[in-house]
Amino acid sequence: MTATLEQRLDAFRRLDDVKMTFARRDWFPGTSGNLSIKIADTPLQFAVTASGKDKTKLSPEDYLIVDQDSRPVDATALKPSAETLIHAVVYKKFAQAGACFHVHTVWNNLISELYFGHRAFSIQGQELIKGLGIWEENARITIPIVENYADIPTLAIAIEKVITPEVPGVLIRNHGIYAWGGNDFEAKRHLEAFEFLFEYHARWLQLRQAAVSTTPN
Ligand SMILES: CSC[C@@H](O)[C@@H](O)C(=O)COP(=O)(O)O
Ligand SMILES: [Zn+2]
Repeated sequence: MTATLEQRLDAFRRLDDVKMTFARRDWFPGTSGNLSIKIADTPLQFAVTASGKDKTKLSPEDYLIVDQDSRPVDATALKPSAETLIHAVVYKKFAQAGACFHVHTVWNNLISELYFGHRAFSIQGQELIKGLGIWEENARITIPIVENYADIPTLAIAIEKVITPEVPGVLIRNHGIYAWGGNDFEAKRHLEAFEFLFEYHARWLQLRQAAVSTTPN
């Protein structure tokens, strides 16, 4: 069933909220980032940010609705995010995903480059892992890292191959993160948890190095 006007407007309002929250954190440098919220399952439809916009601003032309082929559902001059295919891959692979957010931050870029050799970043024993919905004692999570292919269909296929239902995110090397959840609240919580873990780990490496180099023999 296709989405009603009310469902579309609700998705746009929710995207406004998330966008402005992330914008206040400087999570959209240089027009980077894109956001989506699913509004219908069969056939798939989701609201997604328009391409190339300044995501720190609000305007009446910020979002559009696309179908399962990432094409606009309505006649519009707006272009969907250049990375809409990645959102579509997430929704198609995980029926329970209801929102998907992408940001470029210094911390996620650093971690993606530092651990690209392993094609994954793992971390264990951090309280914020619970923010990913993983509650087991001393849990260890592993987030995959893919090459930053310029060709978006190639990038989307690479992502489709490595994402798992256990860990709701994927890093793209020297580019950014995609994180998703059952709805916008959950996707935001997951993204915040990932960003905390990346920053913690990168800072911990720095501090440990500083401590080692200042320890007298
Ligand atoms: C301007 S750098 C970022 C883009 O290349 C892209 O990675 C991005 O995140 C935003 O693209 P967009 O088409 O606006 O959704
Ligand atoms: Zn991007």
